[in-house]
Amino acid sequence: MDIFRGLKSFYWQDKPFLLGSVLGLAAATALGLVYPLLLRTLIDDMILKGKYEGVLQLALLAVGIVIVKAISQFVSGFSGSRLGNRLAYRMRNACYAKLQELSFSFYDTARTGDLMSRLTADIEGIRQFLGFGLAQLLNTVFLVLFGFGMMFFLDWKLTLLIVIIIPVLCFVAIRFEQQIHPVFRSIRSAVGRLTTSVQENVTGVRTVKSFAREPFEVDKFSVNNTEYSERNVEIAGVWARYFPAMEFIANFSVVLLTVVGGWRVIEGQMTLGDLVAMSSMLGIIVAPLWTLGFIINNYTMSKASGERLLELLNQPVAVRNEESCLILDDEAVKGHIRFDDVSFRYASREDQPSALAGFDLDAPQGSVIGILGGTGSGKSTAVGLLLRAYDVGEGSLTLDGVDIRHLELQSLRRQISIVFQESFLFSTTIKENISYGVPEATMEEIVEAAKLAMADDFIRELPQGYDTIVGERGMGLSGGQKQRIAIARAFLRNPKVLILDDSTSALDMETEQEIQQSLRQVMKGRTTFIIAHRISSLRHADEIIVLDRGRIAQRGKHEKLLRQPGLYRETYRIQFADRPEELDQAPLDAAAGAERRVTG
Ligand SMILES: Nc1ncnc2c1ncn2[C@@H]1O[C@H](COP(=O)(O)OP(=O)(O)OP(=O)(O)O)[C@@H](O)[C@H]1O
Repeated sequence: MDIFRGLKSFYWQDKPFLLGSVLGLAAATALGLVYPLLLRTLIDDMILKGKYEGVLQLALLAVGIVIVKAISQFVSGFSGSRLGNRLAYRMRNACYAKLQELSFSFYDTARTGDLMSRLTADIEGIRQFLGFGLAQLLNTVFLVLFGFGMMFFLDWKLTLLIVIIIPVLCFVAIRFEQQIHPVFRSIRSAVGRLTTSVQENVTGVRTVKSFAREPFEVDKFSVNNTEYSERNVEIAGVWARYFPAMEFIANFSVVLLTVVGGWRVIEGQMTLGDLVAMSSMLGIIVAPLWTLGFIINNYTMSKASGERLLELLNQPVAVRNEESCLILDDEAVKGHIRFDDVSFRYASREDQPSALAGFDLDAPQGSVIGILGGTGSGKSTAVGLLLRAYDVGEGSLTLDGVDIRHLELQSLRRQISIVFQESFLFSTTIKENISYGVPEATMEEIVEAAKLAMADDFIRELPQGYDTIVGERGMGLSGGQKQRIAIARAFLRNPKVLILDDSTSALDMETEQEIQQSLRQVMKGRTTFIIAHRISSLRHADEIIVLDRGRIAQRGKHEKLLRQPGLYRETYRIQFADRPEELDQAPLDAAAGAERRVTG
């Protein structure tokens, strides 16, 4: 029940519906139990005595009961479905909001398919139980209490004999629950894995096909599918044992009633009407007892679902706002960034060397910082820290002199636009993709941003121009076209700090140079970080940082770095093999060379 206590905030505010669903069903059940009493009156007081004048009133009473019972059932059904839908609506919103709140570190290990199944199948499980199953469960309890209470009133000795089956039935049902619960948990996880493999396969379909790995993917899916199917067979086995056991015990009580009751009628210890009434009551009680398994099944499933939902909802958020965080005034922000002896290690790589160590950088307002380095040298990590994708491990990172951990996350991220290595596009129009960060932007502003990102020409050539809907993640566009749309999206935001994380890699040199020109125009007085593998992308930077395995190996302007032996000069030599003149004009700075040794 802890699980349902944990989920209380989602359904407790709908107490009236919860009550309506439970009490409506209880009223309908109680009214159902009146029939056997009417039958008893009909037999004992009318038929056996030959007095038929009250039959009409009895029939009218029965009709009245039918009507009230129908109304009670309607109230129960209506309230149950309202409760279920409202609570599922709230849970979906809460889970989605939680997914927005969770930090980058959560997504480093999260599996999309698993999250999808939590937001769909698991919420559905809870909706089914709290909307319908709970009322059914309580109804069964009421039925047993009221029903046996009435039977007790008719013939307490016979009732005591029959009531013995209840603990036996409960024992079987509880055993069933214990067996079925772990299987249900594994079924839910198997569904998550199945969804994940479908989702990954669709996302990576190009890789799969180009490597001709379809058979491998089919096998991989089969393994998950087999597991899912085996778990279902396991469940079917539990069911198959449960039903006959329940049926045997329940029918045994009917046999007992018929034999002992019949004997008591013959002996004159009870009337025929009492026996008929008790027999029909037992039928009413036993019917839902058979379905106790379904109800428990429903309960168990929703308990497993509830556990998975609570696990998501209670996920700790790694990066969050401090209690008294500072909300930035957008107009007043200058964009002066400082890294002071910053070190950082990913939580999932505790045993590995730091991704960034002793990183110092002063980027005054309006400066352009270039970051160069081999793959995995920590470039994206450095700018990720600036976004507070992760909090720095040691040292500090400030914006306009304030440690970014003291700033409200939203207002910090509002000042920064980043174009990631992989340009993600939403499956909507190009126009909406560009204006994602500024939904209120006018068409003129959108076109202006696209022009600056050298995207306007190709967009106009598309059949629907800016209204062209791009496929999922930008399918249907070339890598360079996607990058230009992502750059336009960042430009439109007019940020105080712009980060281009290797985001011009798919562009030809000429287009890149044109975008660099736009950059100078857009980012006048604003701070820009350019991460690139190409020297041509960052040669005009005010300071270039050369990273090597998380540490700063070299720093300075292009001309200075060219004169130093090291990674930068080496990279230049490889990239401009056809233009060695500049290297010749930049003789080695012997002192600097002696000071700095680049390791790789
Ligand atoms: N989310 C993550 N979780 C764990 N380790 C990570 C994560 N992201 C990066 N790393 C590791 O941190 C180190 C630095 O990675 P980073 O992405 O900053 O390199 P990079 O210089 O941007 O590389 P590239 O040029 O290939 O993009 C690498 O060893 C990488 O494997």
